[in-house]
Amino acid sequence: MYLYGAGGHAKVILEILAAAQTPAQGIWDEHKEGGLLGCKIAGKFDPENLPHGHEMILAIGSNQVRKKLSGQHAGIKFASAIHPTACISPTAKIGTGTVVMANVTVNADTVVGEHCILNTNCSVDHDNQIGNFAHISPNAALAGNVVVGEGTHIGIGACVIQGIKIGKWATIGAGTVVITDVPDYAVVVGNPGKIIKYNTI
Ligand SMILES: CC(=O)SCCNC(=O)CCNC(=O)[C@H](O)C(C)(C)COP(=O)(O)OP(=O)(O)OC[C@H]1O[C@@H](n2cnc3c(N)ncnc32)[C@H](O)[C@@H]1OP(=O)(O)O
Repeated sequence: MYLYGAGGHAKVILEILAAAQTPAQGIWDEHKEGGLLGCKIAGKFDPENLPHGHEMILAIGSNQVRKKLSGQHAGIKFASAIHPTACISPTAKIGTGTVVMANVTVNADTVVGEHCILNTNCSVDHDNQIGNFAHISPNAALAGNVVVGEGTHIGIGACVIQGIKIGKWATIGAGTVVITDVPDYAVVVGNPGKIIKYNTI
């Protein structure tokens, strides 16, 4: 297993892989050198240099950058990383490239897309649909039947009541309480959550 990106997010993924007994063999990052938590940084990524049969995780916190890189490297075999303390329903589906951190809960019939981040201790309840490249931050809680669109960031400690639909590339601020649907690109903060602006991506 190899990682793309050697920042703080990569450190957490390295420790997930170690805890899951599948330690990473290397990290690609053209902006860094040396090592990260004892794992060698191998410079700029070149698909030719990824050893045959090995998988990679995009260890980058930006939802937009993960989307761009996954498109640029569509031929690469991507993998997921799931911390052994995560509690994932046997009827839930976790997409390729998604990382699930310590103490996350994912309940029945939830579908999580590709290259998502389910960050530490977040709770994603039953029948949720989480779009590709979304990030559910630490301690965020999604009730049942919530829909989160592609690339949307749910901020740390936010909560979303049941049945809410949040559009694509939206941002839900830290600690926000979402009680009404959120359109694409909206930035929502507060309790109750209100739109303060729209993302331009
Ligand atoms: C392991 C990890 O690190 S995972 C990463 C976890 N990180 C997060 O969850 C970060 C979430 N980000 C936020 O909450 C940010 O504050 C954002 C994205 C909502 C807004 O950031 P910015 O676009 O920079 O907006 P800015 O800071 O200028 O704030 C705009 C206004 O909204 C208010 N505001 C911003 N965030 C919040 C919030 N979470 N709750 C309530 N009000 C807020 C500000 O006070 C400001 O109000 P004012 O205009 O009356 O002064």
